[in-house]
Order: sequence, then C-alpha cells, then structure tokens
Amino acid sequence: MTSNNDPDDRFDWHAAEADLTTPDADVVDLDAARAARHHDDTDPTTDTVDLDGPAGRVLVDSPDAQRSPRFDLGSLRAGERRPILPAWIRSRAELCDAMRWAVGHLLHTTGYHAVRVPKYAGRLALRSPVGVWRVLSGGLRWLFDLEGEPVRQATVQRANAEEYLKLSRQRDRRVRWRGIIATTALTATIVGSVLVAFAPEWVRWASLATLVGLFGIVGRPADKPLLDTAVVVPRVAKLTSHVVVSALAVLGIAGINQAIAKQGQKAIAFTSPITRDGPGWRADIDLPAGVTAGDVIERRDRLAAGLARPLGCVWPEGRPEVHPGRLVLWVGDQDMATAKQPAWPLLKSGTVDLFRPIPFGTDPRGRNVPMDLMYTNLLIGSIPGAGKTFSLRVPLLAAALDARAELRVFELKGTGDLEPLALVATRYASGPDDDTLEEALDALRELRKECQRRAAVIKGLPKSVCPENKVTPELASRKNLGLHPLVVAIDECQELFSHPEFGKEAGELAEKVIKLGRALGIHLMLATQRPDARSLPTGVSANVGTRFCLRVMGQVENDMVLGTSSYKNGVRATMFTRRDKGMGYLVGAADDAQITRTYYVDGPAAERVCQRGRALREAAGTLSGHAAGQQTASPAAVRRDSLLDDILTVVPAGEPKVWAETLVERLAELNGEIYGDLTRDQLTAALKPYGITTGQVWGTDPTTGKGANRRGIERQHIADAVAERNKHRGDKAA
Ligand SMILES: Nc1ncnc2c1ncn2[C@@H]1O[C@H](COP(=O)(O)OP(=O)(O)OP(=O)(O)O)[C@@H](O)[C@H]1O
Repeated sequence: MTSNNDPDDRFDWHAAEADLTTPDADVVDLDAARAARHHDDTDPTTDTVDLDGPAGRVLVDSPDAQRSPRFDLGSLRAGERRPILPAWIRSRAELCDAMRWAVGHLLHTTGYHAVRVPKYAGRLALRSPVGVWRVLSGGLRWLFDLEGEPVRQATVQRANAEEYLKLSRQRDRRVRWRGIIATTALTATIVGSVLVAFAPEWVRWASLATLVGLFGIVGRPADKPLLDTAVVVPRVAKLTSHVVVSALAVLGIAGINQAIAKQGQKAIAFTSPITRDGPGWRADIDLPAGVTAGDVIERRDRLAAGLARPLGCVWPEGRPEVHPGRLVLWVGDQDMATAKQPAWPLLKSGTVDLFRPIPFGTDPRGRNVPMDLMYTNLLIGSIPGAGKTFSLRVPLLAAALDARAELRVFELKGTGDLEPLALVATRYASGPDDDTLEEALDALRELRKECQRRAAVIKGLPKSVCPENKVTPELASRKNLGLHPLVVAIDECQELFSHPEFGKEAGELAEKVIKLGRALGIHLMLATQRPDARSLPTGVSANVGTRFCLRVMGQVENDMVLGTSSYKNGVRATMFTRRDKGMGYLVGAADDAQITRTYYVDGPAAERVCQRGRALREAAGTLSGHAAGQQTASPAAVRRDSLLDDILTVVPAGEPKVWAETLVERLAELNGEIYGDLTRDQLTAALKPYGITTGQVWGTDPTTGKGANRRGIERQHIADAVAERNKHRGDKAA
C-alpha cells in the first residue's frame, strides 16, 4: 500500500499514536502532524517540546490550538462594520464632484453628437438602399419559407416521400398564413402611402426621413456603428493575484523568493479579494514571514516593471498598525503625475473656517485629502524643486480665505514665490539676506510673547466659556480677546535655523511656539529643503503635528520630516521620483500616512485667491499691517539704523568706555520695544559691520561699586563710526 517514495512513510506513526492515546489529546489533526514532521526535518526543536524526557514529547501545534475559534458574540462586536453607503456618496464634496462629472459627461456627449447630426443623416441615407434590399429579401425569404428549402431538397435527394410530404404540408401551412399577413401589411403600406401623398408637406418629409432612418439602421454594416465615439475610455489590464505574485517574485527579495519556491502562489496571502478602488485596483497582501512592506516599497520601480505599468500607477503602502508585513498595493489606471487633477475646490469661490479641515491635495485615487490647520503645526520638507513652496502655498491660501486669520509670511529664498500673500499678510518679507532672517527671528520672538499673552487671556476666561483651555471658533471670533488664528509661515526655514547668529535662538523659539501655540490658535508652518539635524532642530521636528514630505534622498531626511521610524515602517518619501512634483507623504492629517499630491495653484491663481481674501478682510475690518500699507520698519531695521546714535545717547561724552552688559541695560531702558530683547552677543554682532569689536574695558559695577575688567566698547569707536556714516550719507546726498 505504501512505497518508499511516499514521504508519509517517514512519519513517526507511533509517536502520533502515543499522542492520540494521551488522556487530554482527543483528536490529531493529521495535516498539522505532517506539517510538524516537515518542520522537524529542518529544525527538530521547533515543533515538539520535550517536557519529561523522550517519553514526554508533545506536539507544539496541539489539536486544540489548531481548531478554528468558535463563534462568540465578542468577536462579532469587535468586527468591522462595512459602510452602508460608499464613501463617495457620504462625502458632500465627492458627491458633488461625481454629479459634476455626470452632468459634464452628459453635456459633452450630447454636444458631440449634436454637431454630427448631418453626418449621421448622410450615413443613414447612404445605408438605406441596403436596408430596403435587406427588408425586401428578408421578407420574401420569410414569406416563402425559403430557410426550409435546403432541408426539403435534402429529403428529395434521399427520396424520402413521407418526410417530404410532411415538410411540404408544413411549408404550405406557413406560406398560407404568412401570405395573409403579407397581404394585409402590403395593403396597409399602400393605404399609408396614399394618405402620406395627400398629407401636408412636412408630414411627407417626416415620413420620408423616418423611412430613410429605419432602412439606414437596418442597412448598417456589422462592423461600423452609426455614432462616432464621443468619449474614449482607456482600457487597462486587470490586476490578478497571479500578476501580483509574479511581480513580487522579480523584486529580488530573498524572503519572497524562498517562500514562492516552497509554496508557489500560496506564499503571498491576499487578505481580501483584489477589488476596484476608485480609478484603479487594490490588493491587500500579507507578505511572507520576515518580509516587510518597506522592502517592497523600496523597490517600487522594479515592482512597476514586474506589473508592466508606468511607475506613476504603482503605489505600494504599508499598514504597520496591522503588522509590518501587510502591504496595500494600489495600481491606478493612469499615471498619477500625468492624470488630470481636480482644481483646488476654493480656487474660484468660497470662504474658509480654519477650525474645519481645508482641502490640501488629492490621493492616488483622485479623492480630496483634507488637512486640519488648527491645534497643529505643519512641517514640509523635500529636496529642492519637488514642490515645497507650492505645498506651503495651499494652506496659506486657505488661511487667506478666513477673514479672522492673521498671516505673517517669511520667504527666505527671495524669489517671491509667496508674493501673492503680501495682499493679505500683516507681515511679509522675502529675501535671503540677514535683515529678512532677523525679521523672521523677530516674528518668532513676538510669537513667544503672543503665546504668553494668549495663555493669560485663556486662563482668565471662565470655564463655561473656555472648557478645554484652548481657543474655540467662538473665542477666535471675539475681536476684543485677540485670540484669532495666527498663521506664521517660514519658507526655506533652514536658512534661519542654520544661521550662525540667529539659528540657535530661532530653533528654541520655534520649539516653544510649536509646543505652546497649538492650543492658543497659533499655527507655525515651516518648509525646508535641507531636513538635517543642523538645519532643522530636533526640538522642532519632534514636536510638529502635521508633516508633509515630498521627494527626499535618504532615510535620515525622511525620518526628520515624517518622524522617527517612518522609513522603517514603510512610509518612505524616497520612492518619489523626479516626475512626482507636488507628491509626498502626508502624516498626521489622518490616522495613516497618506500619499498626497497637493492641489496645483499657480502664481496668478494664487493672486486671485488673495484678492478675494483681501476683500473679505476689508469687509470684516481685519486688514492690517503690511497688507494695509502700514510699512512699519522691522525692529531689526530700526535697531540697525539707530543703534550707533542711541549708544552715543546712553553713553555720555565723559564716559570713554562702557561694559557691554551696562550698555545693553541702558539701551533697553531707552527703548524697550527695540532693545528689550537685545543680548550682549547680538550687540557685538550688530557692531561688527562697522568694524567695532568688543574688548576688555575697565568699569565700575553700579551695585557693588567695585571696579573690574569686562567685555565692552570704547565710546570713541562709536563716534568715529557715526562720523564715517554721516560722511557717506553726505556724499550720497550730494
Ligand atoms: N501639485 C503640483 N502639481 C504639479 N506640479 C507641481 C505641483 N507642485 C509643484 N509643482 C511643480 O514643481 C515645481 C517646483 O515647485 P516648488 O517651487 O514649490 O519647489 P520647491 O521644492 O519649493 O523648490 P525650491 O526648494 O527650489 O524652492 C513648480 O514649478 C511646479 O511646476
């Protein structure tokens, strides 16, 4: 019955029998036992446990453990309820979008065919003689039962008189009643023709057109439809499990290859059927043991080659919350980079309530990706030219459409990419120079103070008005409280954070603002093309709530922008290519990381949106600062212009030398608004451009009255610098 070649021969039936006869093992699952034996071949320690020496070996995969769990109410309660209505019907925006598409499709098709009516009429006229011929010949064949003729001829040939008689009788019967019908129809046609001949002219033409149309339809060639194609629908190949497994097999991942070699197609488990999901296919995959979704995502280009689809159609994503080996593969019908993207929903009309999500971009399926701006901050990072500034512009434009929001915008590249926002911004500065950087730094200083002020306001409010100790839409609308949304954007923020003089302070301030401002209606948006430790302080990158990472080149930058372990978990912005402009991973806007392409709003369109935002502010009386034409020089600029004169004011002519610390105190006393934050280091740096350096000078401590050598300046150096400056000014004026 058995042969030596049968692998089951090597199975230890005695051991299995012993297992069977142990008191608490009532059933042995033979499949499990065989599987245990196979594993045993490779590693004898994995599937059996030696509890009491050789006699006590028991199977690890016990029948109890292998039995499917019984149904219980708990598992039903834990089950995931599938939505009754599909997501696109529940979302107002998506429903409107679908409706818009349906109406547009209908109008296009109608218009397309309407202009071709003369062409279709000509076609029908040309085809109508064939139609007449088909009707007449078909009618005669039917009338004389000609389709039965070959059979009758065959019976004649076989000289089968009885059968021939039967067929002839049947034919006579048929021809008789068909003749009656044909005669009636012919009579009706003649009567109809006579009536039409005496009818008004339009009836005659209409009848002729109808007849031509009908005969034209009947005379249609089988391979040529009457109507041209108004909409060409692209045909895409189906995604099947076979295609997916074959593509995964060519990625060169050892774990996948070994599993496929052992188990074939079964090595890749599909956790649910491959389905259509939006304009593409979706496969939910459990990768073989030990292979992570990140391993596949890293080889997206090879995966696309394996699937024989353009790279922009293939979007593998991990689901680390399920397990690291769960992969969701979405294969679009069209390349995401070239597929037509819907316009930004607020492009032409609409206002924004910043306490509600704003439309930020679209996902690979073309659906809107919303983003919250309140109670969070935003960090955008990528290599140069991937679409950072365009991405930053979208939430800024949304903020522009909320009349309550105050915008402060600093663009540190100096190309004017955010220029349209100057129409609505309370503060706007653009430039790569130190002055602009210092303005941005000042803005952060102000924000820190604003945080303190707002915190005090909120603390002073009764719990009934402010139950969660954070700004609510109602509080933000109360002008007297000054708790309106305050949106501050710094594009190319690496310039500020890596600045030798301002960098450290800016990093500390930004971290404080990010941590505190969130609940106080202050929203900081940072965009950087150099997401590394020097250009993006860890205190900043670790505390930002919402992150958008466009194309980056490595794991470090990826995790700097998207958060620690993102790369390991398969959220890899390294997979985006040069063509994927405006595309990135959005983290923090939803539970999972989302592949998002930001809405494309170009310069002129952005300007039109800002004009609307400006009109809203004018109506609400909230236009202020830069946008309102109040070109107040920045504290940095004022300080720079007046520093030398103010030093001469606070250091009398009889005091040749003064300590830097004394000078800083006196300047703050003179003008707290401009010099309140001035530190000794900043003073030293501000004097450097005039060639004035601080050195050890003798002075007396006013509190102790003791003399000492400390860092300070000589008054004469300042006086010389003022004289030099005035000379220059005089030259220029002349
Ligand atoms: N959502 C988008 N869809 C299509 N193209 C886009 C999108 N966003 C940006 N682009 C294109 O990418 C180009 C670069 O964008 P952007 O200037 O925002 O890049 P950047 O990362 O800020 O560059 P840099 O670091 O040099 O400032 C733009 O000229 C634009 O045409």
